[in-house]
Amino acid sequence: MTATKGLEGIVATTSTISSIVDGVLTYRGYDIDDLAEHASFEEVAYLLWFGKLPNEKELKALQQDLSDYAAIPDELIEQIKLYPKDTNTMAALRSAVSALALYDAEGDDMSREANDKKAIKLQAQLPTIVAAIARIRQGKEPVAPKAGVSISENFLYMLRGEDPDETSIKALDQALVLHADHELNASTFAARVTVATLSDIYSGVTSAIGALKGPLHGGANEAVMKMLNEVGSIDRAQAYIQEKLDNREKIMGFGHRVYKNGDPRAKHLQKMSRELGKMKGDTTLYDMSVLIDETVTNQKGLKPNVDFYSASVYTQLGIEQELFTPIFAISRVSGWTAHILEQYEGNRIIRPRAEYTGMTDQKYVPIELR
Ligand SMILES: CC(=O)SCCNC(=O)CCNC(=O)[C@H](O)C(C)(C)COP(=O)(O)OP(=O)(O)OC[C@H]1O[C@@H](n2cnc3c(N)ncnc32)[C@H](O)[C@@H]1OP(=O)(O)O
Ligand SMILES: O=C([O-])CC(=O)C(=O)O
Repeated sequence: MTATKGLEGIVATTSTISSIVDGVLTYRGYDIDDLAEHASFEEVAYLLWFGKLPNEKELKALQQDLSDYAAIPDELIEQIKLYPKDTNTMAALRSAVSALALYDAEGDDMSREANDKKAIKLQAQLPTIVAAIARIRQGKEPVAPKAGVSISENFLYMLRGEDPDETSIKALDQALVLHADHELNASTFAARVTVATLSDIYSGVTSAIGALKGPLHGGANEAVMKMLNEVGSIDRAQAYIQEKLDNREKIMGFGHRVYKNGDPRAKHLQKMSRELGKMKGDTTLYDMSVLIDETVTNQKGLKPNVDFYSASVYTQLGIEQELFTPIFAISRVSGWTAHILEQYEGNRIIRPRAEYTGMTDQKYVPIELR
């Protein structure tokens, strides 16, 4: 038995949800470029869960369900108020989603019908939780969700406490489409491993949030913003990157386990970042990002992944750095739950082997003789 570090290249399951073939990402057979251009996030979530794009009636019904389920229990809001104000927002989200299960009477109902409903509930409630965490951290009262608006609009409304502008809603919606699913990434794998024991959907999503938090995965978008702030000005960018590379440090937002010639999602976020900068009349953040991109590509041959340009997009939307990874979770919960439902359908416990490289032939020595 020989271990493959990081399970690189190991095919661990079959799936009909999303695929990456020759650098092309598809959700249920639809190219991400096509979806990013034309689909709303709600259409994409429906596609991931139910395997087809919704017709008008189906989309309306989903929007109604998402609206109906968006409020979170008062008890949960009271709990969030007790979290330390300076706690990591992903840690807060992980705790809150875990706690959410306590208030769902159908939490352990393993019927397909109940799990479909819980997938939609989780999708509806995550934005409300993230907005509540953000406002409570700022010493403000959470804003209740608004009925009859999209997830993007509702999230920005709950975050800001006022109606958002169309540009922000559209940009966020496209970002959510781009982040919705990604084959067997680490957090989705974590979700599938958890529910393959026939544990519940909340446990699966809680595991996934924990995995997404790390800077080698979803946490990279916050790390990118930290880097952009450290760089500070465009004239420092090249030297900053060079020093990091000389010290063999990783540049956040670059590289990918699967894409070796570039992440197809990055170009959409780059375009969005450029357009938002132009609209604001200040492209400093975008220009700095492009120079870093060119430097890393030239020096290391590494291309930006989905996390790189999303940092400047969210910042230009006025969103604080600590919310970047939670926003990733708001989108990815659609993919996580689709994978959880798929895992339940053809379940077998996921239990690989480890190649043992430790000591052998040890004999027990009584404690007084050690
Ligand atoms: C949504 C997402 O999860 S997208 C990924 C988000 N994560 C990041 O942006 C963090 C930075 N990137 C990385 O850490 C990695 O590229 C990962 C985690 C994405 C992929 O990891 P792996 O497939 O295991 O690649 P691995 O880390 O082995 O890299 C291969 C080589 O490229 C180098 N490398 C990879 N990424 C980077 C980077 N961002 N900066 C500098 N060097 C890098 C490694 O040091 C390694 O070099 P070596 O062979 O000389 O040791
Ligand atoms: O697939 C991966 O390893 C990471 C990634 O890009 C994602 O989850 O979107």
